[in-house]
Amino acid sequence: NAIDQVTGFGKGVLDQKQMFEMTKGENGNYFLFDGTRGDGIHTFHAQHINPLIFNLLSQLADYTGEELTSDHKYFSDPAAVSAQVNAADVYDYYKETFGRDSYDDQGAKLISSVHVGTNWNNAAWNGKQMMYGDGDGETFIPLSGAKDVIAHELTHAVTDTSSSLVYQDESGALNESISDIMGTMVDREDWKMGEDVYTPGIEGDALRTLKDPASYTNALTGPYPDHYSKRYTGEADNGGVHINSSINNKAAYLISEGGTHYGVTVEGIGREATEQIYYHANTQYLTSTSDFSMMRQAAIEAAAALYGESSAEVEAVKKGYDAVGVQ
Ligand SMILES: O=C(O)[C@H](CCc1ccccc1)CC1(C(=O)N[C@@H](Cc2c[nH]c3ccccc23)C(=O)O)CCCC1
Ligand SMILES: [Zn+2]
Repeated sequence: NAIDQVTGFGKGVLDQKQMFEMTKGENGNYFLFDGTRGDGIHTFHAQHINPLIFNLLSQLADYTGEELTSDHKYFSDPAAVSAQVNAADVYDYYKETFGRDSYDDQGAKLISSVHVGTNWNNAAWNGKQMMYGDGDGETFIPLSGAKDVIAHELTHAVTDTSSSLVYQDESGALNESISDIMGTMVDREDWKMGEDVYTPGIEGDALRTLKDPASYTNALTGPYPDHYSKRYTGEADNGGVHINSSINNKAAYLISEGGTHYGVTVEGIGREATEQIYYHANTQYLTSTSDFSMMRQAAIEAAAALYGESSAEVEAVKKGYDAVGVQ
């Protein structure tokens, strides 16, 4: 309850000083439980259990890893501190920007488990909780250190409780893209995904970029596609969900920031209008089997409902999708 809530301290993955809400237990120990947001934000230690096993345990037995406690107000586990702080920040973003109370709009508890696997270079929302790897120190450092990664994962939970876009082919690429878009909206200073935890030895790179997707390459297609005609049509990666997401990512970037792409000029409407359009599209217009063309229509309808049929926002959406070849 409220009286147990105290302020905790610690350093995050990027060695920054952090303060956060936590709980003081009866026995005088402190826990990484924030009872001030929805039904709470709780971070656990996965004890390096293999990701697939951990995933199964989460599904079958609601396993969450071991309680992280400290006998004083300082927590010395950076991955856990970052998971707790970034989850609270993403909770606040959804509440303040869209009035949404946690991912289900019912205040669902946000559970994170850190130290999943051994040097695991990935993270995931497994339908029940967020799982974060520590990375191998070359490709990644602990992934909970990146606010855009937490926002990406939590947006999968928002999508699962709204449009439920099927995680395969075009609907899966939209599911992925909406997570990347919200990730770069929460981590507002750039249009890159994962830059804070990706390749600590290389400056300026990222896992993906929404601004110019084709400037990065991947194993399946070489340059990421920035036009519907360049989409990946193979079987890998659930039909290229982390690849073709770049087509919709580019559209969202153009809608927000403007620009000329393949000869089509878009007048940008800014991040505030763009995040509202995609949130409303995802929660009110998209369905589980929506494809790219239906994404265009949903964004137009969301923009019209929010800003008017003949608004600059509607015009930007039409031009943004024209620019990436989606009608
Ligand atoms: O949420 C997601 O879409 C990704 C979930 C990946 C996953 C799925 C199922 C079981 C385990 C893991 C995780 C992230 C992701 O985009 N992963 C990509 C890219 C990637 C990360 N680490 C990798 C290592 C190897 C290859 C690709 C990757 C992927 O898994 O494809 C999102 C933000 C950062 C990590
Ligand atoms: Zn994802």
